[in-house]
Amino acid sequence: MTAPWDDWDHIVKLDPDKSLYGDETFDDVCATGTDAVEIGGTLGMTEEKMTRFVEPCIEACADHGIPCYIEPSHADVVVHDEALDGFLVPVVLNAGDTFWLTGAHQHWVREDRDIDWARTHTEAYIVMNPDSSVAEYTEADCDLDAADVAAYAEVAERMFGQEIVYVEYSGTFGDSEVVAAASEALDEATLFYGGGVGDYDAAYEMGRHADTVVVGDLIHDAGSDAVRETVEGARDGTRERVSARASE
Ligand SMILES: CC(C)=CCC/C(C)=C/CC/C(C)=C/CC/C(C)=C/COP(=O)(O)OP(=O)(O)O
Ligand SMILES: O=P(O)(O)OC[C@@H](O)CO
Ligand SMILES: [Mg+2]
Repeated sequence: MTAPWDDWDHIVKLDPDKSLYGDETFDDVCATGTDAVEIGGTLGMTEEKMTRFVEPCIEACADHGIPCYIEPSHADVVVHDEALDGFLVPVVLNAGDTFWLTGAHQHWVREDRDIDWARTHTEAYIVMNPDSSVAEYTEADCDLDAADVAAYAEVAERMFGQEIVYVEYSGTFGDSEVVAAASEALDEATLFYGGGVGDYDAAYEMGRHADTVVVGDLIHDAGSDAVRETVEGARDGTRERVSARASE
């Protein structure tokens, strides 16, 4: 079966609690060559801020022929817009507070009668940076080594049928051995990596292990020229990974 993210090497994650860089536009964001845009963050998320980003972003994504997804941090920021490609809803496997594993989801499904399941997918997060907002918010246990992370990845795929596993180092560049271990543990699921990717080399390094490299802060802090380099890095890393596998 094919999934929309099968061919994504790179995602830009836009945080509606932040501004775009300088006088850049959503069109500039899409013109980086990224494969998809996700809109989400942990702190300061409101329906109003989400809507303010979603509408122009959908338009720019459509102009560039790339998909636009909301990644909600809670039920209130699920903005229903027919023109969205859908929702990538996190479940945090190593959350200390199980509300972020199933509780928030149960609450959402009970309250929201407009959920379009055909456009709603989950991402099985493994949160690794203890200093990130998401780690604090979910009380994540980040004291995990490569084998621990690989086991979580396998649980996600084999026991919970997750199609996306997300190794999340939000705000800091992660350990590529951990990402490699997660990759080796997966058979079918797509591996997302995110955190601290700031240049070509960082994107290349993680693109050699993860299927998809997610770049967040850089688009807000350094802008689209810097992000364009990470698109190149992720693409070249993917190429290297695919050719290494083919010669195994
Ligand atoms: C049930 C619904 C609709 C939602 C719940 C979804 C869950 C489990 C959310 C908890 C994890 C979370 C907050 C995910 C949001 C995406 C994410 C990890 C963004 C990264 O945020 P940070 O970079 O840590 O935060 P800031 O950029 O705000 O500092
Ligand atoms: O903001 P950065 O550190 O690039 O992380 C990207 C993404 O994984 C955050 O959810
Ligand atoms: Mg962030």
